[in-house]
Amino acid sequence: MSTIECIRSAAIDIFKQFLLGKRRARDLNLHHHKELDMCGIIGLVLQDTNVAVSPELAEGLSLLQHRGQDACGIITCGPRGRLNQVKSNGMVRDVFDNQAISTLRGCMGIGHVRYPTAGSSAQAEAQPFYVNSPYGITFAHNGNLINTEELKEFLDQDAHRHINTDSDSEMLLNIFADNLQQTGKFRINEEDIFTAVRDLTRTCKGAYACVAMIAGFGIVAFRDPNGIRPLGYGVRAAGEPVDGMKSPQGDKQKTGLDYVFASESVVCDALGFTDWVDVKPGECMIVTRHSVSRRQVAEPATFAPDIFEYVYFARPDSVLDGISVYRSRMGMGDTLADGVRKQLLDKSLPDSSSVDVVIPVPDTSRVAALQLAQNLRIPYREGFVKNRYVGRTFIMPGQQQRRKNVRRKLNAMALEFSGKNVLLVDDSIVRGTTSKEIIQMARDAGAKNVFMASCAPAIRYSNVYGIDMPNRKELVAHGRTEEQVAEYIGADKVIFQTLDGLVKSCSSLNEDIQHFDCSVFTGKYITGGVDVAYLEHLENLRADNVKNKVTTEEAVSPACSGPMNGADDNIGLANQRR
Ligand SMILES: O=P(O)(O)OC[C@H]1O[C@H](OP(=O)(O)OP(=O)(O)O)[C@H](O)[C@@H]1O
Ligand SMILES: NC(=O)CC[C@H](N)C(=O)O
Ligand SMILES: [Mg+2]
Repeated sequence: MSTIECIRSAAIDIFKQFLLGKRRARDLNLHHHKELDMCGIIGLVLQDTNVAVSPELAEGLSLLQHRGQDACGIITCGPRGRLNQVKSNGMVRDVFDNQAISTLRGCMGIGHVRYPTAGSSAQAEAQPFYVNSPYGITFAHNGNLINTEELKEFLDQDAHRHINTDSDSEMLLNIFADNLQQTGKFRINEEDIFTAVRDLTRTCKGAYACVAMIAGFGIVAFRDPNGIRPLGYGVRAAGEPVDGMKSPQGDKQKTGLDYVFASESVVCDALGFTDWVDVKPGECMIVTRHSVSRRQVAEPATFAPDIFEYVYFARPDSVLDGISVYRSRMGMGDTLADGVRKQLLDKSLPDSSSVDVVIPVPDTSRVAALQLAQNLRIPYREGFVKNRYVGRTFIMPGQQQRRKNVRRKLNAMALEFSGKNVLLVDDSIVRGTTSKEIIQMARDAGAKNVFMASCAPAIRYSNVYGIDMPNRKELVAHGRTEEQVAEYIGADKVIFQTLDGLVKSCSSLNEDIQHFDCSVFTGKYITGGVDVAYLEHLENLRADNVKNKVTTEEAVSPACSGPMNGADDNIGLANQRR
């Protein structure tokens, strides 16, 4: 068996596991629980027209599931440029069963996993989006735009384009489509696309990493001028078709390379692609089955990836913009160890204390916590056991749901807590939901003193670039000192990472990147254009109680694959049943 065949047959096996997982989840009645956050995008162009792209797209989306749990979708381009779409609220394994995958014909496609940062969780806002004119364009976006009011007015009054949802991504697609429309051409070429993306970077403000597919043409990938959200690509020698993955069209075997675009490099590794390269900030890349071209289209700007990708969002086995997420978290453990030494263990401090054990808050903080424990020569113990069927709680839509799920997710083992001075380590303290619950759990399990260390500095400002932290008032450290945060979450002391320490743990791994968007810690937004009035506007739009208006926990079951029975606002152009 060739390497390619091995990889493809492994992909099929993994899919079988998915389906098994799906049945198990249903048996356990757990399929209605939602997990992670952010959005993830993927695009795939295969050379061999006999091979269906959909199994690998679905597999790729499952590898990005930690970036978005509300909805997912795939659109493929099949024979004669015909587009096929499956998208729905729910987890990848629930939405993409064998039946769904078999309807997605074609050797080119894009996909998306969604965690909403604009609009609501409504099924109609699931991505990819599609516009028929011009040329048939589909679109998947990770990020968030900050000038949507302006864009809405332009699209309505000047471009005469109807926007059917509150999603900023639908606007972004329509700006791209309108730019292409301006060519007035029957058929476009690469030059027209570069110009359209260049113009888009001049009109759209905020964060955007995107893949677009133009029917019968190819895939276009681009990143905002500051490179806030990640995107890269890998290549693979085109392989032989494998039984069970054939699409019924075409029989020509092309030689050359398959291309995958993805938010994170883990997709490239796991699907058997190699030579991962990041799309540069402000760069646009076009891949067809016959050609590849790339160009810097935006005016030069400060390259400033969002540092929260390294703190929390990305998988540790991904390398983003040349920085290993795993190594950066090790670095965060090292620098945080210095802070713990100075603020807690130093014997000259009036309130110094000894620590018997370091315990991570699963999952994300594990890498840093182990490093910190080794550095301080304190035993590291897994005091909390995680229920593997409950995912990330941070991005769940309501505070009540988030709180309930911390208890469902983590269980304290009394033997690691009883009578001990415990140092808990988490990657971040955002709303304080997790810390408050687990500190109480540690005390209930008999801990003497409970200290809390955070790999990120105190988060006091909104995120406007694709992480759903729009409301300063929801942030536990907003308007509170460190002592007040400790009091609120019930810790004997809380130790935050310094901003310098955090930046150093990332920048030391790639000397080409010396700036990061750290706005949630500093209130300084890399794109500009974010002022108090804008933040207040955003807070009104995105407050928990407002965004749940159409997505109450009863109306929208988080990882549920079934239809939604929510308010009328939920009913859009989405298919209501699968
Ligand atoms: O202060 P909070 O508002 O609770 O947010 C911070 C917590 O949320 C995240 O965990 P999550 O459960 O989402 O994911 P994980 O399993 O990857 O750690 C993060 O790792 C922190 O533990
Ligand atoms: N987290 C994201 O990247 C969200 C993308 C887009 N703003 C949406 O709400 O669908
Ligand atoms: Mg966590």
